[in-house]
Amino acid sequence: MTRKFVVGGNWKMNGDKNQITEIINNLKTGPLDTNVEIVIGVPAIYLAYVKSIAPSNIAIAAQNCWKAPKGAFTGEISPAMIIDVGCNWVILGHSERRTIFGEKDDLIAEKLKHIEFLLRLMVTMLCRIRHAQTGFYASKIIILNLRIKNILACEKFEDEKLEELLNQDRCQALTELGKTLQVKHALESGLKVIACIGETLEERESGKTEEVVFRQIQALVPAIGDKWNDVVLAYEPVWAIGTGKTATPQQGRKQTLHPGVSRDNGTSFPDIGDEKPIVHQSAQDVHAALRNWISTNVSSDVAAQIRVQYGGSVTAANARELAACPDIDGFLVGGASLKPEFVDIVNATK
Ligand SMILES: O=C[C@H](O)COP(=O)(O)O
Repeated sequence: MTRKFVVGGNWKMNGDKNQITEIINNLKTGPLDTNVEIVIGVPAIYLAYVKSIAPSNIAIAAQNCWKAPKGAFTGEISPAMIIDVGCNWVILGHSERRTIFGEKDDLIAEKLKHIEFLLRLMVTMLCRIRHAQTGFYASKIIILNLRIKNILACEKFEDEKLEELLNQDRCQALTELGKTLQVKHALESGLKVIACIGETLEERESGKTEEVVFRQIQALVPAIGDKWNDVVLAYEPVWAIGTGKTATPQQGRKQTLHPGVSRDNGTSFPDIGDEKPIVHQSAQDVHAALRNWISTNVSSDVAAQIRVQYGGSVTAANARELAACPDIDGFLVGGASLKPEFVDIVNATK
């Protein structure tokens, strides 16, 4: 199956009207490969302005949105508002939303205080039911379940999720749940979503890249439902964002790191004794692994059609080599999307 190459520019919190006009004029001059889909992620305050001056072959994305259509959520924007100003994409789950601002984690942490207590109570009751089989405890559990749904402000909170929360690290599970609810609501509202996933440096160095990205995508599966056509995945290793370091593009070129081997910054990897050496996967390897996971856990059709972008220090200098990898279907570009070289990145498959 041919997947249309899709290049996203994420301006993050950059630009003013003058700079934005200059960027758009540069894109208008192009020339841009007409076989490539282009989406630019714009600060919320400029969405309407960019929509009014951008050519029709460039789609506009918000960089985040809330998981409800309206209400008392000061400072937030909803999918309905994004659509109302003529834009039809949103970037969700970007690592900067969580790692720099801790926005979602704060929210989750606040909810967690209440939920931890309720979950503990629920576990105690479940244990007692196992021993006593009483209807009294069963009805209390239903009430607790409703209370947790209420705290999460989600009517559609599925009972299986509770099981998951009981079995997993709860903070992690709730953080993933927050992201899931955003994706679900955005898709239900009619937006297309660039859903970001990716491991931190610490996770990569402990050989956990696949474990982390599989967990992140697993959390998104129920939220996406049958709307895979409206989703683009962006694999963005956190350590590669804005650092000038990209994952090695080439297929099969895994980098095996043994104790004592120096990192690029001159420090050494820890002595891991008899443990297996850490294998650093290339961007292509991770993209292929994601596609394989989707084939096994969702369907082979979805795996064949889903577009997976690579993000993290993409520039005109490395875009061609990355674009040549069979499972890299586009880019999510930060810094370089503000520069004239973005045109060359869009044209990387030409
Ligand atoms: O959303 C884009 C990514 O965070 C990549 O940013 P970057 O190209 O500046 O590394």
